[in-house]
Amino acid sequence: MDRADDGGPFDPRDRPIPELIARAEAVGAPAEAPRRLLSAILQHGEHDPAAWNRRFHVPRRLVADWPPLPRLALERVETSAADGFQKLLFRTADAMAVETVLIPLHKPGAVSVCLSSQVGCPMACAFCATARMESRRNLATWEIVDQWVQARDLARSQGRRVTGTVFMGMGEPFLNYDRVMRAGDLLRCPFGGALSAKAMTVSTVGLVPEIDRFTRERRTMRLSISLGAATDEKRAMLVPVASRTPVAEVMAAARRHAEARRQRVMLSYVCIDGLNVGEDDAEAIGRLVGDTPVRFDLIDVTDPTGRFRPPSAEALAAFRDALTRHLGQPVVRRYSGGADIQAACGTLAGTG
Ligand SMILES: C[S@@+](CC[C@H](N)C(=O)[O-])C[C@H]1O[C@@H](n2cnc3c(N)ncnc32)[C@H](O)[C@@H]1O
Ligand code: SF4
Repeated sequence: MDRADDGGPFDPRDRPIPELIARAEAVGAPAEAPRRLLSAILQHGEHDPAAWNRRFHVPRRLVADWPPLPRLALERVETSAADGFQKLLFRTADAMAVETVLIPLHKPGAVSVCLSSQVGCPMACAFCATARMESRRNLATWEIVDQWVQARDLARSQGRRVTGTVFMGMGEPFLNYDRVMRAGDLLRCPFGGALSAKAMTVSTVGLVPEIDRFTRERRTMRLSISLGAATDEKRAMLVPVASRTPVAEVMAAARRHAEARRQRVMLSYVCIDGLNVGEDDAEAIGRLVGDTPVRFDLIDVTDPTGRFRPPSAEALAAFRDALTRHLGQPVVRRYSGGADIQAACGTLAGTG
């Protein structure tokens, strides 16, 4: 699965920021050199070392002999006629498809970038098209960061501004933990993506050791845990690999996170007609969550194969009503757009 970090030339988008600083110190470059370099790459989209000295005064002795940084090849941009969501299809050097989505936000001109962390996904969730991709591997940090830079440049060319980023595209971010966190650090860095940590969310299907690691490391990105269902029986059917860990253990890790952060943990729940939106499901959710402070996000399933259908408006209203009684905590409907161009949650598969 894993072919990132393959020991090629030094790439500042691929290494922890302290490594770049140490490199600058080792060649006697001034303290601001790493900042200038990150700003040239991430803020100005300049990937050619020849221009770093000329345009951004990065000392030659820091970047001498570096080859131009590799980029993902942008093959296609599609725009949803329904809601303006945009999907970018990239091709990696080893011919893998990677998709990224630009999500229009309520604030005029503001967009969020939905990033992929893997090609394909081994978690095999029944309702997710990414799980059915044949090719699979972790993305390198630079491949994650370059999705962001290219999506940001597209948004800029349209007069829009990236104000948020979610790791909710292809793949399970916590199976590629180190690289996703490194990318998050670069996107948060004031000389890099300059995003606020509160405007970044990482979504996981519920890998307990990594949730605990994320909590222990006091990561400042927001965390969203995708439940699938509230009982082990239903999770075995819908999120089979994740269900190897009992849902009570996932919830216990969510509680530890909420307590350490002193804030609600986000739980997301894909709503599927006839499968997980009954009164009994709401009751199971209430029992599972108890008094752990959560925000419960409901997402309509999108399934171009037609196997899974979203609940009707009435069924969803009844489920929300049941959640009010059994859970009694904030319930939010998360809009998953771009269905007409296969840009909706769980439909990214490099094929649309
Ligand atoms: C594609 S996943 C990627 C992040 C991570 N692997 C996870 O599962 O949380 C992002 C979100 O999409 C949801 N999702 C997956 N397939 C979906 C589908 N067919 N319809 C609606 N949401 C879906 C997941 O439950 C998750 O909340
Ligand atoms: S929903 Fe998330 S964890 Fe499940 S297969 Fe899709 S990307 Fe992987």
